[in-house]
Amino acid sequence: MSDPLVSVEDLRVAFGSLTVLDGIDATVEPGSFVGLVGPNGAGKTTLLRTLNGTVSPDSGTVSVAGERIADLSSRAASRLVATVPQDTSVAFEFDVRQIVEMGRNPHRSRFGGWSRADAEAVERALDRADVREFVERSITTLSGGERQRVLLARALAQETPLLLLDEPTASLDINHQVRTLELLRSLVADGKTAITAIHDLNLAAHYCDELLLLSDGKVAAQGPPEAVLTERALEDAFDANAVVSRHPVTGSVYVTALPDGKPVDGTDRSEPAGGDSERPGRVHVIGGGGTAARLLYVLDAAGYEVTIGALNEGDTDTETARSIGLDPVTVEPFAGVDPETRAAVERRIDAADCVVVADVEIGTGNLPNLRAATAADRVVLVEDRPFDERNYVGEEAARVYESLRERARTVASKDVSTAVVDLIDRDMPVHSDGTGGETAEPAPRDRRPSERSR
Ligand SMILES: Nc1ncnc2c1ncn2[C@@H]1O[C@H](COP(=O)(O)OP(=O)(O)OP(=O)(O)O)[C@@H](O)[C@H]1O
Repeated sequence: MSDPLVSVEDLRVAFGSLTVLDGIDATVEPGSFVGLVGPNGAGKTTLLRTLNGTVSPDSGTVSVAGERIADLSSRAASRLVATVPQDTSVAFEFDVRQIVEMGRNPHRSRFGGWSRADAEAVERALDRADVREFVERSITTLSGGERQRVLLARALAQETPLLLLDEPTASLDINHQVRTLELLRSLVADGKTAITAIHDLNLAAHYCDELLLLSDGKVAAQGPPEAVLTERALEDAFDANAVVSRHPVTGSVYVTALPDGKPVDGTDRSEPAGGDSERPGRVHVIGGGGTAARLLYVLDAAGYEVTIGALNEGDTDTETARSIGLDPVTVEPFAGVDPETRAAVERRIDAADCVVVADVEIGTGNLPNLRAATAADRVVLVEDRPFDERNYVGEEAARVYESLRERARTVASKDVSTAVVDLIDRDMPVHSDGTGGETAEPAPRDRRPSERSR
């Protein structure tokens, strides 16, 4: 392994009687992207400011590229470390090009002129940070997010091995958040090392190689996102009741903070039967082909005990279910549902407080699942596509689905958790007239899909 680019040993920083960093030990490898996470006041900004030399340690050492930062002049430190601060307010009327050119100051001799390398570094930085369109404007006329990108360009022009960023996405819109983090990733791929304080744990988990969790001035954990962002660590550091799962689309670790009162109890969620009285209920999901991914995630995050199946082995929903710790009932692809599997599905449906049918293809593959669902008292059908555009494959499946539809609640996927809460809380089956309002009577059998209002 190469020598670490950053090495922090037994670092202690206090402001008067307030000890802000207390015995920090950490190393950062060259070419890595590290997210500094932790609650407000944990000491993230202070650690960044110690790394760039603007705050002096009370004890301990901070080295970058083998040099003790405290021993370097500020020009020498600025050739190693560039910083994008959290506060982007600039007091003077500089134009954007002048600000970015300031990034070259540590490289220019006091009496030397402007070299070709300086000019090229500025041009590259303007392009990479995507600020060329503002180049003639005064920094004071830019929005907070635009100013942040200009200060990133200044830091890039500085051409340092280490880049520090303090909440670089805080005032950016969603598009520029992603673009900034993608840019940082590409800089890291080119060999730069970046450390960023960041509050958005999900962006941090997705983009950073490693996270360093600070809590009460100490390192609570450092390592890959999945090792650092555990429910227990989030509870200890943030006092947050959070659920950690995998994002169904990106596969990254995904944190959902829950309101107080929902259990985060670490119980095994794979077992469909048996007591877990603290969970709000059991939900069985019928899906396939990725139609259930979001449902699984939402229902699991809401605390339900979720079962799913039968699904094909290798189906995206099978993968998603496993990634969040569920144990789907599965069959080999094209093997069909054998009696044993059917019985397993029926047991889960029997044990469920509610069955949710995702916006699935209505065909022979799902027929045994749909049939089993007809035994349930409370059924929610997810219909995001217009009913008459559904892909029916096989008369029998269509007939079973129609009969389910006559007694189920039909909702768009974004309304599923509300519907499930409603059904379970009401503790009675609810009939739908297909318009979202409930009726006591089943809808007439003879209405065609195209005639149903949605
Ligand atoms: N110059 C200073 N003088 C006195 N106290 C300070 C100073 N700078 C920071 N602090 C205190 O040190 C603690 C840590 O602050 P710091 O800004 O490092 O936290 P942070 O983790 O970056 O917080 P946030 O997430 O809110 O930005 C806070 O209690 C803060 O009030």
